[in-house]
Amino acid sequence: MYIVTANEMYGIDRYTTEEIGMDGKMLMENAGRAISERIESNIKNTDVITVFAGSGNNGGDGYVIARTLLNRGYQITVIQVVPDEKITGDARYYKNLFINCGGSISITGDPVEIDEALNQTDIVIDAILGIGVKGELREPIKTIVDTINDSPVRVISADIPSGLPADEGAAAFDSVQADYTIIVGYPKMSTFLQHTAPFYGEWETVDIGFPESAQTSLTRSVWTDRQFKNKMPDRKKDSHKGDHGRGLIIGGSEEMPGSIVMTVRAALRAGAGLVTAGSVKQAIPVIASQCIEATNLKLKEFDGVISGDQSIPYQNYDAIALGMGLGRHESTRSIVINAVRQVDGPLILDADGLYHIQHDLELFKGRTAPAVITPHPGEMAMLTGVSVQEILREPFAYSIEFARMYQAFVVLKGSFTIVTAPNGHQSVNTTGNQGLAKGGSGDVLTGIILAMTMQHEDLFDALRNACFVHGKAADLLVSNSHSVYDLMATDVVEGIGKVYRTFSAET
Ligand SMILES: NC(=O)C1=CN([C@@H]2O[C@H](COP(=O)(O)OP(=O)(O)OC[C@H]3O[C@@H](n4cnc5c(N)ncnc54)[C@H](OP(=O)(O)O)[C@@H]3O)[C@@H](O)[C@H]2O)[C@H](O)CC1
Ligand SMILES: [K+]
Repeated sequence: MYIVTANEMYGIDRYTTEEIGMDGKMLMENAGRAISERIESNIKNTDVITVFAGSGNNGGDGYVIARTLLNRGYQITVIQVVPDEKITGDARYYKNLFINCGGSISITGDPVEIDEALNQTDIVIDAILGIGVKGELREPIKTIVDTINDSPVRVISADIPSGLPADEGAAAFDSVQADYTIIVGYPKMSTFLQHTAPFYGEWETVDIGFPESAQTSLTRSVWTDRQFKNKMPDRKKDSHKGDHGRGLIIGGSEEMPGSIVMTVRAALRAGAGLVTAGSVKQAIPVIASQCIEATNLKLKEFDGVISGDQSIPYQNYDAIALGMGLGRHESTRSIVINAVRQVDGPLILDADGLYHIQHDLELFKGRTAPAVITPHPGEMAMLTGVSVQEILREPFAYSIEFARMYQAFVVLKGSFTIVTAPNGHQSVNTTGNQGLAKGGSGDVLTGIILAMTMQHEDLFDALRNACFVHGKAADLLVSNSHSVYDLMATDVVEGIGKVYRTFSAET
C-alpha cells in the first residue's frame, strides 16, 4: 500500500485524467460512492446525518455522499460552510444534482446554528477540507472545526480530517478529530506521523479507479502481512546451521549485561544459525547463563567496558550488530570507529554504537558493504543535530536525507517505524503497540534484524520483515496472553515463535 504526499496525490489525479482520459467528475463520483458504501456499513439506517461541505473538491465529495445516501433513504442534510460563489466546477455540478434529487442545504458559518444542528445529528460527515488545506484555518472554518470537536457526535471524515495537513512538517494546525476516516486512494503521509495519526481515528482506504500505471514513481509504502509472508525465506529440509548465518553481537559492559542478552536471544529465536556474543569478561557469565545456545567471545576490557584497543575477527561472521549496553566510555569509541572501517559485511549499529559514531559519520561513505543504523527519535536527533520535535515532525525527510548522504539503511524507530534504503525508498511498519515502549525493545529488534539480515537476499526486505515480526510478536502477545502494561522485551522474544507459527499456518 503506497503512502503519498498531497503533491503526489495531485500528480496521480492529473495522470489519471490527462493521460488515461478519465473524467475528473467520474473520480469524484467514484470517491463519493465508495465513501458512502463504507459509511453505510458503519451506521444505523435511522441515524440522522449532517454533511459539512467546504469549497473545494473535498466538499464535492461531500455532495456526492449526500446525494448517494439521500437516494438510499437516509435522513441527511448538508451544511455548506462557505458562500455559494465558492462552489465551482465539479463540486457545483454535484451540488446541483443533490438539489435536483430533493436534497436540503443550509449555508452558514454561524456557530450557534451549527451547534443546534449538531444537537440533532448522530453522524457528521466531514467534507470541509481535503488535501488542499493551506496554512492555519481561517474563520469561520476554524470555529466550525472547534464546534464539531466539542460535540459528542460521531465524526466520519472524507479523505482526511479537515485541517490536518497531508504531508509531514507542520508544527501547528487545527484539525477535525475524526472517529473514522475513509481515505481516497492512498493513505497520506500524516496517517503515519506520531502527532497527526490520532486525528484520523480508525481509517481505511477506498479504491476510486486510479490505474496501476499511476503508481510507478511512488517510493513510499506500508509493509503488509502479505509482503512479510511472501518475503520470508523458506528453510530447506537439508539446510544446516551455517546456512542461516553466523552473527556476531558486540555489546554489554560490567554494569549493563542485560541488553546484549536480549539481542542474542532475539537473534536466535528469529532464526540465526549461529550467534556469538562478544563482551567483557564480567558480562559473559550472565550472557552464557541466559543464552546457552550462543557462543561467547571474550573481549579486552577497560574498567568494565569493552576496550577500543583490540582487533576483532570480523571476517569469521556474516553480519555484525554492535552497540547494545556498550556504555559511553571514551575508551570504547574506537571499537565502533574500527568496525565501521573494517567490517566488510552488513554492520548494524544501535544504541551506544550510535553515540560513539556521531562525530564520524563520514566514515559510512567509505564503506563498500551496507551499514544499518537503528535510532529512536532521540538518537536520530543526536545524529542529525536537530531537536527530537523536528525529527518527529519530519521523520521521512530526515531519514531520507541521512540514508542518501551516508549511503546507509535507516530504521527510525517509533510508533510507525520507518525503514529507509540508501536509494530513498521508504517503508512504514504498522505492527506493534504501546507495550513496546519499554527498555529492551530496541535490543530485541536489533537481534531480529541481525537474524533477518543473514536470512534474506535483500537487506531492505530483511529490515522490513524484522520490524514486522517485532511488532507482530507484541500484537499477538497483547491479544492473547499479555497486556500493553505488562509486556516485557523478553516476552517479545518468546512471541517471535507465535508470529512464525501464525504465518506458516496460513495458506
Ligand atoms: N485524485 C484526487 O486527489 C481526488 C480527490 N478528490 C477530493 O478532492 C480533495 C482535494 O480537493 P482540492 O479542491 O484540491 O482541495 P480541498 O477540497 O482540500 O479544498 C481546497 C479549498 O480549501 C480552502 N482552504 C485551503 N486552506 C484553507 C484554510 N487554511 N482555511 C480555510 N480554507 C482553506 C481553499 O479555499 P479558498 O477560499 O482559498 O479558495 C481551497 O479552495 C481531496 O482531498 C479529495 O477529497 C476527488 O473528489 C476525487 C479525486
Ligand atoms: K475532510
